Amino acid sequence: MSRHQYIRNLDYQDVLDEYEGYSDEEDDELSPEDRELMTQGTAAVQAALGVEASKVTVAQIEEALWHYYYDVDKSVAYLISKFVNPAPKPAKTQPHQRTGKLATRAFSTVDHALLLDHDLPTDWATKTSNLTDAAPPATLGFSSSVGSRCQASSRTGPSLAHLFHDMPWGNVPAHRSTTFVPPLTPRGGLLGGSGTAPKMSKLQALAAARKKKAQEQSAASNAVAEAVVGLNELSVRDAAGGNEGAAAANPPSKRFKTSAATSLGSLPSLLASKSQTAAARPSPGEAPERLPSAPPPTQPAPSPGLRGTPAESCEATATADDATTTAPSSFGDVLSGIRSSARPTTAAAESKPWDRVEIDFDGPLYGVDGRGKAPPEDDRSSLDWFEVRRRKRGDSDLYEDVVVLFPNLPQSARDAFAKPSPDDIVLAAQAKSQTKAGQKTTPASKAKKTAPAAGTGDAKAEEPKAVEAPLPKSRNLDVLSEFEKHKGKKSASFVVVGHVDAGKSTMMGRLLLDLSVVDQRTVEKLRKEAQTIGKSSFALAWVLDQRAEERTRGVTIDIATNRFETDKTIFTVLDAPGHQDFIPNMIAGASQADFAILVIDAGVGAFEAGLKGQTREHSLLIRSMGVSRIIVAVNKLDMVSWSQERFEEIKNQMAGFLSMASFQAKNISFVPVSGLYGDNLVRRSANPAAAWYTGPTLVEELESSEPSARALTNPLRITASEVYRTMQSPVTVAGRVDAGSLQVGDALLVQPSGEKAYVKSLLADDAPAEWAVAGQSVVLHLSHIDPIHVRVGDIICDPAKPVARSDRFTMKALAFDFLTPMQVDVHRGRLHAAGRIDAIPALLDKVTGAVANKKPKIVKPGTVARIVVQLEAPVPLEAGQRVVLRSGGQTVAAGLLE
Ligand SMILES: Nc1nc2c(ncn2[C@@H]2O[C@H](COP(=O)(O)OP(=O)(O)OP(=O)(O)O)[C@@H](O)[C@H]2O)c(=O)[nH]1
Repeated sequence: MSRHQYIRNLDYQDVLDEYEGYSDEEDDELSPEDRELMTQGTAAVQAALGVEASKVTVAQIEEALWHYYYDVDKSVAYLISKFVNPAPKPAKTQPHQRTGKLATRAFSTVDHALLLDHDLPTDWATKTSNLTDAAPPATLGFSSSVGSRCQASSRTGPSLAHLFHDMPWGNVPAHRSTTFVPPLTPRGGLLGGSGTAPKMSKLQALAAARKKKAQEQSAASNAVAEAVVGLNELSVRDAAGGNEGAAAANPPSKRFKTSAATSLGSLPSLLASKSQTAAARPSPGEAPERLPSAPPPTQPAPSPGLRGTPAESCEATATADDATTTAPSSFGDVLSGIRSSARPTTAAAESKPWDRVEIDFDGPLYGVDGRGKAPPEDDRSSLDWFEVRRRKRGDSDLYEDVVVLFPNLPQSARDAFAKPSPDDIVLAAQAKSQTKAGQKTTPASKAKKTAPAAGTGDAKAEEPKAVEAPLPKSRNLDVLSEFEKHKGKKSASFVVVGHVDAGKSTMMGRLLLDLSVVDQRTVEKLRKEAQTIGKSSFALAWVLDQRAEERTRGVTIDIATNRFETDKTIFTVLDAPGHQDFIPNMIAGASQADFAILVIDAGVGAFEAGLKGQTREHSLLIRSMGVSRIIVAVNKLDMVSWSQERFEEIKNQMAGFLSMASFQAKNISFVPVSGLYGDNLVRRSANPAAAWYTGPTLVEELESSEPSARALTNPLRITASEVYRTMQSPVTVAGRVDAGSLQVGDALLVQPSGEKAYVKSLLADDAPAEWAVAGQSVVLHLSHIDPIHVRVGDIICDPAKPVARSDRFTMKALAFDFLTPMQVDVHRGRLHAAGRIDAIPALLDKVTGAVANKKPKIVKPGTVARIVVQLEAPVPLEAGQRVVLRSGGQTVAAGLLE
């Protein structure tokens, strides 16, 4: 048993009493619970394989079970396809279709086998095998592992399209678009672990590898300019078409590091710098005479160049006339703005003129004009039009930035964008008349005059500069009195927590079905889809688990938000992941919740395992984060024949544990349920075996729960939980109003960027509204701010009373583990920041808070201490906020900022 597991399994009282007897074994990577599941799973897989079991080793079985979270069916299917009856490999054909295995670092071994075990062209395989430091194939420009797989499959036999069935690609005709999408990565960073981590689970290792890759890409972003400079090298094929030697002579490694976007310069400026650099240093592939921003009149029109498929674009070859110099690819042309007039095109190219190219970046694009403004005048010659679009990735909650380039835009289109739009004209006229009348001063304009306010220090609160559109109009409402008058339903949000596979998502899916938030047809459709991958029992869970990764793996990875109404209340459901690797996402959900449903699997052994695992950790975490009301749903009672005895046993043990975790008895309720069948969720169970329970249903318990007191009169605070682009605004922010109120037209300050924005329109609890107050979930359509200044985890606040940024704070922390000066990750909602415990000024009395011991060297689990945390960068933090500290993928402390 590892040191951390040992600690987590102890009672705090015992820890205090028996600290001396602490042992430090580290030999077994698996917890006893995992070991038992592994042993049972291995036996089940061997039984299922029968005589074929001899073809696979125990290690291979365990690897598969680990990957599939002990799902025997999936493991068997994988082992059969991989080891028992492996699919034959297609024969090699043409030189450019030589085969090789795509071995992308970001995927686990099993992922490779499952997803990538197709023969791929060698140029792809070799060039993608080291994605972190390799460039894309010369003719394909940007890429990513998923994109690689997708594109590669189009050139070889096996189709991988099914892997992307839930991803809309923007309706770009296949022959016209080149879209490269990075692999799905869970939002918000999965792991803590800035310290010297103990052994990591394989899932943690996978996530860490992804994180590392992103960091490497980020570090490489400085190479963007260089990459752009080298764009001409993107196509180095000579007149013979596809000169592999030339490609090899120009290894693409330095040309491919543009996907990390943290310091990507503005595209126009990059292009400009590209032109300058190129002019100063012509390469064999870019003759200086091609550099002028517009082609000489004698030259023919620009080549249609890059066309639909990568294969086609690969064939944008130079003629013999051009053989002495290596022509840039069309892709290079687009980015560099070089009109390679000397380069003729193929017939196919002419028959398929392209009108746009999409480039996906692995993260937000900094410095690129997100509003799709035309580049400055001096750049227009090199690039007619580009636009950055943020779009939802498939059914997931992920968003991606796409740069869409529109070269050769017709003059009419250019003219259209050169003038103010009809909307702009109307809005400008309105603003003008308003100013002339001098009658109204919007709160926005008031705030403009007052910012920056006292205490901001670092808050810039500058005048909006990117767009000169008029400020949104405000009705100058007294929001609090509007709220008083408003006789609407109260809003409340609750988080659903519990050990992995306790049945949280299934229960919420069933609840939404029984409340008619989702219809039966949808569930039937999900059931059929789930059946196809042998997971029909997860159909209800799929109502909430919408990401492909969640569905194939059968685990929730990120918070799923949903909404339903009862007669009195509008509820926001936050379905949290149960697996320990995704605790940071669970923290993000819990930070938005008024109360919690703790789901417990009543199955034999399952409850006991959960009590040592996330039943325990989640309970402690939600309490430390300020949630005081908890409804314990004792689930899967159908599996124990609705045994009242089992229910009482669980109830007694949990009541004791929860009161030890500082939940008051009056705030704890227990409901026996079957999430799968809907017993006692919305309707009382009709099962005669369940007749012994006559108490409230789960929904009745929810309705009788009072949301936590709203800080209506406090300064405005909204934590951004999602940032994306919509028709209404390129900067749309979803989040919860933690404190205060706001209305349309208000000026807001975004921290830590310190940039100002205005509320163009808003949704409160999913309905269009003029105002919103603390406790409501909002979607804000912002204006006068660039998307680069708003990120998930940011705090949106009142410019007059802003939250300050700080890189150091003192907190009163309940230790979950031993604390010493050590590296920690700080989690507050969606905000994750790296830091270290810098000092431990005092141990505190748990009840009175008085100093019990000054400057302790170590803080034991279960004790309360005052600690000082130094962060690597300033983040918006203030007294009264609750934060969680994690280290090495484990929660080590949680508490309140002083
Ligand atoms: N028999 C029975 N099975 C259930 C019940 N609730 C859930 N299950 C099954 O338990 C398994 C796990 O359910 P999920 O809803 O995915 O569990 P979860 O807690 O959301 O899982 P994570 O979010 O990944 O931690 C699925 O196979 C469900 O069909 C129940 O009330 N009775």
